[in-house]
Amino acid sequence: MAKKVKKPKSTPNKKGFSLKLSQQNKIIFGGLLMLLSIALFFSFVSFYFTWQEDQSLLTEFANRNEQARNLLNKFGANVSHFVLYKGFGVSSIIFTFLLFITGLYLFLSMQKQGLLRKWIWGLVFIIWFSVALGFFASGQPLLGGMVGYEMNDFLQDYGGKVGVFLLLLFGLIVILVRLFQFSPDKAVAYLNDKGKSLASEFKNGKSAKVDDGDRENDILYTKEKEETPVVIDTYTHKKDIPVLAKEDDEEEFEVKVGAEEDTIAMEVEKIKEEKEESDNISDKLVEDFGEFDPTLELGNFKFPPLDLLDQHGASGGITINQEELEENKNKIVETLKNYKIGIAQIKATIGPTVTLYEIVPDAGVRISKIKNLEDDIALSLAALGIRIIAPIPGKGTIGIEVPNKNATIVSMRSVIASSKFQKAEMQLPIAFGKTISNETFVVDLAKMPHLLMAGATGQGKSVGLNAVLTSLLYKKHPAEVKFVLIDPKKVELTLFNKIERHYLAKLPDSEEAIITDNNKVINTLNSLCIEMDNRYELLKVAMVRNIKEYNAKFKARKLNPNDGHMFLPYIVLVIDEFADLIMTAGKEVETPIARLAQLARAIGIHLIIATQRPSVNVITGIIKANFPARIAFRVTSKIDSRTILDTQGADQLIGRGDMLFTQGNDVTRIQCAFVDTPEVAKITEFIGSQRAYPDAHLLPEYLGNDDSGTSIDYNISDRDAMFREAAEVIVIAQQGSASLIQRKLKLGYNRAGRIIDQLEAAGIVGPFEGSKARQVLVPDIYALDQLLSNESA
Ligand SMILES: Nc1ncnc2c1ncn2[C@@H]1O[C@H](COP(=O)(O)OP(=O)(O)OP(=O)(O)O)[C@@H](O)[C@H]1O
Repeated sequence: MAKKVKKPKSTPNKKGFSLKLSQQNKIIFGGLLMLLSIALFFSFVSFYFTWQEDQSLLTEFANRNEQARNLLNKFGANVSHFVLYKGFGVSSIIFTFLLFITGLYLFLSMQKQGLLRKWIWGLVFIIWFSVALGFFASGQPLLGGMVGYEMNDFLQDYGGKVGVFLLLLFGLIVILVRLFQFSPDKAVAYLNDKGKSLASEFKNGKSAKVDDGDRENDILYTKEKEETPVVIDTYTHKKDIPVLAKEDDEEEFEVKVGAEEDTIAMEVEKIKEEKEESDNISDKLVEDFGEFDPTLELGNFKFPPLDLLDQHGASGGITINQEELEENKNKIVETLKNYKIGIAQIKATIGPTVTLYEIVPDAGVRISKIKNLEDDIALSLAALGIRIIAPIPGKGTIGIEVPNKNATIVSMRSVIASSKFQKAEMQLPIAFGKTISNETFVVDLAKMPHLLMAGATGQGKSVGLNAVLTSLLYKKHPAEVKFVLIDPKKVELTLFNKIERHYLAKLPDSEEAIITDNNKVINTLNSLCIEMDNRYELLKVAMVRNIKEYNAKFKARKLNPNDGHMFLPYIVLVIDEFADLIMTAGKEVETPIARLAQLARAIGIHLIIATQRPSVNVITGIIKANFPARIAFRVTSKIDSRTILDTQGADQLIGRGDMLFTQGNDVTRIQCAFVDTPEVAKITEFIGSQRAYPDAHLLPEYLGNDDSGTSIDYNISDRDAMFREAAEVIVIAQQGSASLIQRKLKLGYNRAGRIIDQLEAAGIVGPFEGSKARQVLVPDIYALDQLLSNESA
C-alpha cells in the first residue's frame, strides 16, 4: 500500500509525484488538470485567430518585451503552435476534453475503468480527424495539422486519393460502430438510456458500479466532451495511462474508504434497475422472439371463406313496396282516428321482417290509450305480430311494428360480410342478424357475459345457436376459443363433431366431444368449475383481474410457462334443451351452472343456454339473475315472454327467427340471421379438413361428488408412465399439487391432474381440498417404495 509507484524515470523521491494519491491530492490534481485543460482549450481556440501575429514570437519566448496575442500569451502561442500546427490541427482540441475528463475522474474519485478506453478512442479519433482534414482541406494545413498533412501525403503516395478516401471511410465506420455502437435501430434507445445514467453519474459525483455494460457509458462521455484539443504533458501521459490501465492495482490510486462512502448513494437507482431487469427479460424475449403467438401451432389455419354461406335469394336487400307502406300507414291513421287519437307525424323504418311506424300523437293523447289499442290495430291491419312500443325509449315517439308481407331472409353471409362484424374488435363477436332499421347487430359474448335463449319450438332457436357458433368460427382461431357442446336432442349440433380437434373441448375420458348423455353433462359442468378454479388461481398468481389481461401478459412473455402458465382460450358452453336437462338432473346441473354463471365471466367461460320451455322451474330465479342477456324467439304466451324477458312482446313475434334481445333494460327486435344445415356442414367440413390439434381441448377430470379418495379405482396397469416419478416428486416435496408435477416433470396440466388422481387412488396423496395443496400421506421415499412394492406383490 505504501509502495511507491513505478513512476517513469523519476527517482524515488520523498514528496514528488506519487501516483498513489490521497483523496485531497486527487482533488488538487484533478482540479489542476481541469483548469489546465480549460486554459489550453481557450488557448487553442484563440490560436486560430492570432497565429499569424504570434508567428514571429515563437522564437522570442525568453524575450520579456514581446507579448503574444494568444490568450495564454507566449506559452499559449508556443504550445498551440506545437500541438495544432505541428501536430494534429483542429482535432487536437479533443486533447483538452480528454484532459478535462481525466481531471474530473480524479476530482470526483470516480472509478477509472472507462478512462483508458476514452483515451484510446480519443487518440484514434484525433488521428482520423486530422488525416480527414488533411485530405479534404489540404489547402488549410492549420486544420489538419502537420501530422494530417504528412500522413496524407505519405498514404497518397502509395494508395492514391481514392485509396486514402476509402481508408478514411473505413475508419469512420469503425469509429461509428465501435465507438458510438452505431446501429440504426439501437441508436435512439441507446442515446435515451445512456444519457440518463450519464447525467445521474455526474450529478452524484459518484462512481457508479461499472460493469461491462457500462463501457458504453464511457463512450458517451467521450462523445459528449471530445471536441477540444489537449497538450499531453509528459506527466499526464506517463502517469495516467498506466494508472488507469490497472484498476485493481492498489498502487495507483489510494482508495479511501471514507471518501468512497461519501460518494455512495442512490439506493433508489439500484431499485429501479432491479425493476427494469425483470421487465427487460420479457422485453428481450419479445424482442428476440416476438410476442407469444397462440395461433402458431396451427399457423396455416385458414378461416372459412364467405363462399361457403348462401345468399338465400336475398342479395338485393329488403323487398317492400310503396303501396304496402301507404296502405299500412292509412290503416294505422284510420284506426287511431276511430278512437279519436290524432297523429301529428308518422315515419316508417323498413326492416327485414317488420316495418316500424313511429308516430307522434297530438298533444294531450295518453300513451296508455294507444297501448291498449294494440289488438284493434292488429285487427284492422289484419296482421300477426304487431307490437306497440310506447314510448320508444329515448325517442319520444310511439312505435308500431308491422310485419312485412314478404319477410326478407337475413342471410348469415350478409351479416358475416358486413364491415361492422368484420371490423369488430371484440373478444367474442357474435353477429345475430339485423335490427329493425336493417343494421347488422353485433354483440360481444364476453361482455354479456352469458346468454339465455328461449322460444317455442320451430321458431328459430337452433338456427340462432348455429348463427352464434358460425360467427365465432368466422372470427376466432381454434387457439382462441373452445366450445363445450351439450346437445340432449343428439341431432342439433352433431355437425360440429367434425371440428372436434380444432374447436371443441371435452372430458379426458370421453369418446365424443359433443355431450348427449345427461350423466356426462354433470361431470362436464363440474369439470368446468374445476377449470374455473384453476384459471382463477392462475390469474391470482399473475396478479391480473381477467382473462384478457392475463392473455395479454402471457403474450408479452411476462408469465413463465414453467410456472404452469399457459395461454387461456375462451370456453363457450352451449346447452341446447336446457329444460330437458333440468327435468332429469335438477339441482345437480343447476348448482354448477349457477356457479359458472356467477363467477366464470372473468376467466373466459361463457354460457349459452337454450330452452323450449321457458317455465319458471327451468329458468329459475338464480339462472335469470346471472343471465342478463336474453333472447326470446316467439313464445306462445305473455307469461312465457315475461319469464324470459321480464316484459311481454315475445308472444307477438312472427317466428322464423324474429327475436327480441335484451341485455338489461332495452329490448331490441332483431331478425336472426339464417344459416342452414348444409351451410354449417360445409363450414365444419372446411375447418375439419385442415390440420388439427392432436386431440380436442381437454378439460380437467372430474370424478364425481362422492369420491373421497378410496372410491377412485384406478387399475394399476392404467397408470401413467410418469406415475412413479411423479410420486417421488410429491413425496420429496411433501406437497400434493398438480402444478408441482407439471413443473418438475414438464407435463401438461391435464396429464398432471390425472396423475394426481392416480396418486390419490394409490393412497399417496389425500383428497382434493379446494385451493390448498393435497395432503401427502407418504412420509418419505422409503415408505413410498414399500407401498408400491406391496401393491405390485
Ligand atoms: N332466422 C331465420 N330466418 C328464416 N327462417 C328461419 C330462421 N330461423 C328459423 N327459421 C325457419 O324456422 C325453422 C325452424 O327453425 P329451428 O329449427 O331453428 O327452430 P327451433 O326453435 O330450434 O325448433 P326446435 O326447438 O323444435 O328445435 C327453420 O327450419 C327455418 O325454416
